[in-house]
Formats: sequence, C-alpha cells, structure tokens
Amino acid sequence: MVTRIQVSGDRPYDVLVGRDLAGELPSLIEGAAQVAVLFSAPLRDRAQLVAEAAGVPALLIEVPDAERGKTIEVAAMCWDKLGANNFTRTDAVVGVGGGAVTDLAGYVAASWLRGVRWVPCSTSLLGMVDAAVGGKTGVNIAAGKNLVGAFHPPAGVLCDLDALRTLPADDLLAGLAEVIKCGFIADPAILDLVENDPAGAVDPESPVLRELVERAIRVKAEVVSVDLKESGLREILNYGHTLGHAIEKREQYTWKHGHAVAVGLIFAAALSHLSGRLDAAAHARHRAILRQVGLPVSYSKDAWPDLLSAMRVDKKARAATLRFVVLDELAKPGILAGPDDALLERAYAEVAR
Ligand SMILES: NC(=O)c1ccc[n+]([C@@H]2O[C@H](COP(=O)([O-])OP(=O)(O)OC[C@H]3O[C@@H](n4cnc5c(N)ncnc54)[C@H](O)[C@@H]3O)[C@@H](O)[C@H]2O)c1
Ligand SMILES: O=C(O)C(=O)C[C@@H](O)[C@H](O)[C@H](O)COP(=O)(O)O
Ligand SMILES: [Zn+2]
Repeated sequence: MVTRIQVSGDRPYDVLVGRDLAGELPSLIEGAAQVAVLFSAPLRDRAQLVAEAAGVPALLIEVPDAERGKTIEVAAMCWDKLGANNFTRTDAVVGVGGGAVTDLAGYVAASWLRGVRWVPCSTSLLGMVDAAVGGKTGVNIAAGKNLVGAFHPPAGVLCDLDALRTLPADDLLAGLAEVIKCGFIADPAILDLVENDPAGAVDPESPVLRELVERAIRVKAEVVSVDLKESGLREILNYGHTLGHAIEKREQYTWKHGHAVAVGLIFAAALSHLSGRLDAAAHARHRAILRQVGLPVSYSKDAWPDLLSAMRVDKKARAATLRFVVLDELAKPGILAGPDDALLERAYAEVAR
C-alpha cells in the first residue's frame, strides 16, 4: 500500500510512503535525458537500484557520508561532474540517503543552472519525516549549520520503508527525535503512540512506526504548504533546533542531528515553562518521553558560552535579538523573542551536567 501525502503551494508535489517505490521515479523525472544519483557508501546498492529504475542513463556520484558530505566543497565536486556530463535544465538530480545526502542533493539541484528538478529517495527515518519534505536544501559552513542553502521544492519524495531495515538503531532513534518534535508542536497523538509502544516506534516492521512516519510527514506537509520560505508558521518546525544546531556546531557535526535536537527540546521546554507559558506537566513530558526512548537529554555545563555565541547566528535571530520557538501548551507553539540572559541560563541549567 502506498500512501500519498500532498504538499501544496506554488510547486505542489506528493510524498509517497510505502515499500519498493523505485518504480515511481520515472514519472517524477519525465523528459530528463539523464539523472545524477548522489549517494554515500552505505547506500551504494540502493543507489544502484534507483539508478537502474530511472529509465534514463544515470551518473552515480558518491559523496562522503553523513555531515562530511554536506559541505560546499562536496557540492562543488558535484557541480564539476554535472558540467563534465553536460547536464541541462531538463535533467534531474536524485539523492539516495539520509538527510545529509538529500540536503546536499537538493542544494546541488537548486544551484545547478539556477535550479533543476530533484527527487529525494529518503532512506533514514529523519529524512522521511523531515529532511526530504519541504524544500529546505543546503550545506554547513564553519560559521554554522545549514547557513548556505536554498528553498527548492522537490518534484516528489520517495520514502521506501524497506530502507529502514538497514538503518543503524542509533539513526532510527535520531529520527524519532524529529517525530517527537512534531508531537509536541502539532500532533500530540504522536506522543501517545510513542509512550504506549516505544519498541514499536523504532521497529521498521511495526505499523506503529509507519503511522508515526505518516503523521509526522502530515505535520510537516501542512506547515510547508502554507509557508515554504519560513516567513512565519514554518518557524515552528525549528522547535528545539536553536540549541540543537549550536551543539552540532560545537561538536563539529560529529553528533547526530536528532540527538542534538533532543537536547534542544529539553532546553526549549524549559524556556517555555520558566517564561510562564507552558505548564509543569507538559514540560516534564519532554524529559520523560525522550528518556523513555533513550535519546540524550543533557550536555556539558561548560559549553554554555560557546552555545550562546553559536545561537546568535541562528536563522530565526533578528539583529541582536535571539528568538526561540516555545510552547504555550501541547500543539500550541509560539515565539519567545529576546529572553534575558538570566532566563536562558536557568533554562540551560536543566540541560547542563
Ligand atoms: N532539509 C530539512 O528540512 C532538514 C530537516 C531535518 C534534518 N535535516 C538535516 O538532515 C541531516 C540528518 O539526517 P539523518 O539523520 O538522516 O542523518 P544522515 O543523513 O547523516 O544519515 C545517518 C547515517 O545513516 C546512514 N543511512 C541512512 N540511511 C540508511 C539506510 N537505509 N541503511 C543504512 N544506513 C543508512 C547514512 O549513510 C549515515 O551514515 C542533518 O544534516 C540535518 O541538518 C534537514
Ligand atoms: O523544515 C524546517 O523548516 C525545519 O526547521 C525542520 C528542521 O527539523 C530541520 O533540521 C531544518 O533543516 C532546520 O533548518 P534551519 O533553517 O534551521 O537550518
Ligand atoms: Zn531538524
């Protein structure tokens, strides 16, 4: 069974969730004379299958794995290959992998000839529920996470649940952090599902995981359908990310994104509660659910000055004013602008170890 979740807007497309989906690719790249298939080593076999299913000649481009591939140097290597192979505006880029590869593939597509079609074939939980949906593409630079990129919606998104069978357990867990984020900002039924069956939530064969994937994609699809370029509503998807991205930068991108977001969720919940907006029970639920599934909930207490300075280049900041996504209640996100340093430090005390 294939589930189609529509993303609307100026450039509508579908997110397909199911099994054995490579056969859906040709219709998404119709008219292309060739495709470039970007992948990293762990996905070599799957990339080969996708390339064969494309129905047109495929240029396989291997990139470094995980965040090591999400750099401007790797993007430049890909541009050179597209140039050497005469890629034109009717050709297409396909990313086979987790969020790192699809963010890179999307950015290569967004920048090549000022924008060609692309299709993420998402292979990680995090990629399916988040990175592949919504058209945010980009790379990391020394100054911070995802600071260079473009909004460039894909032609369609393929989420083949079979891929999750080979995804390492820690990466499944990382994806669960974004699923749980969606539960807090928009769909609390997600929280109930995870709390009632934490094992099913990370079991690729379980209907619970499939339901979580579809629910989280629906949350994201609804948001990006009305606010592709993050001029307002889309900011809610950044819940937990202001501190999360700062941790990733401080760890030189060796921490998994989802793990950093989990710690960031604890911080965001603390800010929500300490600023008088979120009640104690909803605040406590963050730590309880993240601990229950085994995600990290703490970080070094000595890191605060580094984290504070990294947060100043967060995309939600406006001039010197830091802005955080917080919760007023479950599924009611809002913005906390310019909190004073004392409040930030009190919130960080809940994370510090
Ligand atoms: N564009 C967006 O809107 C958006 C949203 C959320 C996250 N992101 C980005 O996504 C990235 C994180 O994505 P991620 O968690 O998928 O990490 P990742 O892409 O680094 O993948 C994690 C690891 O799992 C491996 N892997 C992926 N699928 C596999 C499979 N099926 N079998 C075996 N191994 C597999 C990868 O090769 C990698 O080693 C971050 O860079 C984050 O910033 C982007
Ligand atoms: O899609 C969005 O918008 C998000 O904020 C989703 C996040 O989970 C994701 O990590 C995104 O890449 C963060 O984007 P950034 O603009 O804060 O770099
Ligand atoms: Zn994220």
